[in-house]
Amino acid sequence: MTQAIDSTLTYQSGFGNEFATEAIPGALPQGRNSPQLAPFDLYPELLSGTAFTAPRHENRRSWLYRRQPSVIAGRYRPFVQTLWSTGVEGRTALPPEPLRWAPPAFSDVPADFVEGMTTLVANGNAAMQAGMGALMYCANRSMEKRAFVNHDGEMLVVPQVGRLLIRTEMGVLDVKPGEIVLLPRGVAFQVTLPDGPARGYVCENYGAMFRLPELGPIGSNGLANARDFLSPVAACEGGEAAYELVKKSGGFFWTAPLQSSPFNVVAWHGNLTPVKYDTHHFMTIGSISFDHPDPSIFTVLTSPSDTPGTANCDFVIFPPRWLVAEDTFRPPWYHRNIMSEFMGLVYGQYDAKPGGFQPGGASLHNSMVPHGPDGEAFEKARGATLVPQKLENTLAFMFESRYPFVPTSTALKSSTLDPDYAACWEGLRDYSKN
Ligand SMILES: O=C(O)Cc1cc(O)ccc1O
Ligand SMILES: [Fe+2]
Repeated sequence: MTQAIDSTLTYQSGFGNEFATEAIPGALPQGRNSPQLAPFDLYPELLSGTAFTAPRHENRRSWLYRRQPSVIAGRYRPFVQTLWSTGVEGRTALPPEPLRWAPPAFSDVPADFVEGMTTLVANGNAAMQAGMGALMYCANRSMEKRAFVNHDGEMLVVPQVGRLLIRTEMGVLDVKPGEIVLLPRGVAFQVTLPDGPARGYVCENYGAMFRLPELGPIGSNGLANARDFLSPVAACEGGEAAYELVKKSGGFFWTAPLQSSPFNVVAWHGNLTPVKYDTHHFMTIGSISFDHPDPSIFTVLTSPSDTPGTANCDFVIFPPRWLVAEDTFRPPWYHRNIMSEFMGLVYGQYDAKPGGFQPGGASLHNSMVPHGPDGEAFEKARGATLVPQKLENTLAFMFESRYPFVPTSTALKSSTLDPDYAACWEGLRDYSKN
C-alpha cells in the first residue's frame, strides 16, 4: 500500500478544487461518501475545515479513506516547546518604533521543524479564531517518525534556506525557497530535510483560511493564478512503524505514541488539502504610468476578517519586476498604516532597504508606526535617472494584519534584534533648507 516518494512527485493543480485521488485504484467509494463497507475495508473520515453550514463558496472539507481512523492514538502527555507561543501573551510595553531582526543563526543543537520553531510576533487569540503568529524555523534534522498536527491554525510556510519534503495525510510535497506551502489546520504532517539544514518563515493563521484575493478591475486572470497551486496525490505509507504524534492545541503541546503511521490515507476527495505555490508564477502588476501603487497589488493569498477589505492577514510578495513609472519616487513612500506589517526576505535585496535587511531577517512596522525607505534608498531614488529598471533575483514578503503584532519576550531579548534600526533613517535631512 505504499506509493514511492522521489524527486518527481505528482501533483494536482488548482486552488480549492474538488480533487479526487487514489493511491490504489478503486479505493474511493463511487456515488457516496460513507458506504456500510468502504472499498478495501478502509475507514471513511471527514475533515471539516469550515463549519458544516459555511456558505457553499467558502465551504472546505475532504473525505479521507484510511487504514485506521485518526482517533487511534495512545494517551497524550505534555510536550515541551517553549519558544513557539500562541497569540498575545499578556501586555508588552513596546516603544512605537520600527523593529528589525537579523537572521537567526543555525545551531548545533539538534532541532527538527517543530523543535526549531520560534514565535517572533503574534496577535489575536487562537481560541477566538482571530489573528496570527509570525514564526521562524531553524531545523537541522528531519522529523524522524514524528508527525505534527496543529489545532490552532493553518500554517503558511515560506522556506528561506533548504528544501522541505513534507509528508501529509493527503500526500507528499517537495518545497524549496521561492515556493510556499499552505498546510491546513488539523492535517498531520512530517517534515524531512533532504538537503540539510533549513530555515524559513511561518504564518500560523488562527483566523479564516487563506484564499485567493478578489481581482476586481484586474479581471479574471493575474496575480497568483489558481492553476499554479499544486496539491499532493494520495500516498499511503506502508508498514507498521511506530510514530510519535505531537499536537499543538490551545497554545499547548502534547505528545502521544502511535502504533502505526498516521499517513495511512489510501484515497481522498474534497477541496481541503495542502497546496504549494511557486512564486515565480506570480503575474506581477505595477504602474506603467506614474506613482508607486499600494502593495495590495502583490497579494498572493488573503485571510479575511469580518470587516470587508480589512484582512486578518494578507500574504504579499515583492517579486522580481520592472520599474518604469515616470516622474515618480519609485521605492515605497514614507507612510503610516493602520494595518500592521511583518516582513521577511527570502533572497536578494529589498528596494526600500538595500542594506541592513538581510535574507532570513525580519522587520516589524506596527499599526501607525512611521516607516519607509532608508537613507541610502532615498538618496538613490531621488537622484535616479528614470529609465526602465528591472529588480531581479529578489523575493521579500509581508504578513499584513489588521491586528497590531506583539513581539514575544524571546524576540525582544534576542541578540538578533537590531538596537540601531532607527539609525537607517537618520540621514534624511531637511532639503527644503537649501
Ligand atoms: O513598508 C514596506 O516596506 C512595505 C510596503 C511596500 C510598498 O511598496 C508600499 C507600502 C508598504 O507598506
Ligand atoms: Fe509599509
